[in-house]
Amino acid sequence: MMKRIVLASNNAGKVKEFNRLFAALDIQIVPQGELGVAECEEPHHTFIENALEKARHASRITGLPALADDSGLCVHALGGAPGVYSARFAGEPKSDARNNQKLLESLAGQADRSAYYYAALVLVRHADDPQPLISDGICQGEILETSRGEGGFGYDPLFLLPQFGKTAAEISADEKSQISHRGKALRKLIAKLQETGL
Ligand SMILES: O=c1nc[nH]c2c1ncn2[C@H]1C[C@H](O)[C@@H](COP(=O)(O)OP(=O)(O)OP(=O)(O)O)O1
Ligand SMILES: [Mg+2]
Repeated sequence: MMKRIVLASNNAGKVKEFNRLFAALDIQIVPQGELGVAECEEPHHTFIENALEKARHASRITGLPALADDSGLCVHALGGAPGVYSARFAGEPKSDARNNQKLLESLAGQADRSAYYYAALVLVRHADDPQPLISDGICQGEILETSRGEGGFGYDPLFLLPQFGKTAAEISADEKSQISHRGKALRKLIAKLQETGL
């Protein structure tokens, strides 16, 4: 029987990307929402701690191995902000539109628009797993002054990928998987998983 992992995320954009990344593997990923798991607190100041928190929470409730992604946008001119607070940059309730607006306002008149996406992934085999599998990835880009494209999610319409001359919302889902912080992190995690087993 195919192994199941709960994906400890309520973000539909992430769920789509993970489905694509896992398509070739012998593992079925089930979004936590389908198993009745609600969002948990993300109280920490580091991505890795929040990812561990989310993974343990989903695994504790479902009894399944759990994979979590804690990610964000780090802007050099903003001292690395919004960083771990990217989802809540413009306050609660979370809104990509208001976050993007706030990002543009924060960078008004700013010449240095360099930024990167960061993703921390944590996989626990059970809620008290003493050896969580951990990996991360980075994707470099620049923040535009106006949105472009309909794909992706979050900050993608403002995130220019210099190597494509397109935003992360303008490239295809396959292209994004190949170069994204999430894609890079997941490929590293899968290599570790193949060493240790699930
Ligand atoms: O590829 C990406 N393309 C665009 N934006 C992205 C990306 N990756 C992370 N981001 C942004 C979205 C959100 O503002 C924050 C993640 O926050 P983060 O708490 O990890 O996710 P979330 O609250 O949306 O879902 P959940 O915690 O249920 O997985 O960084
Ligand atoms: Mg979150």
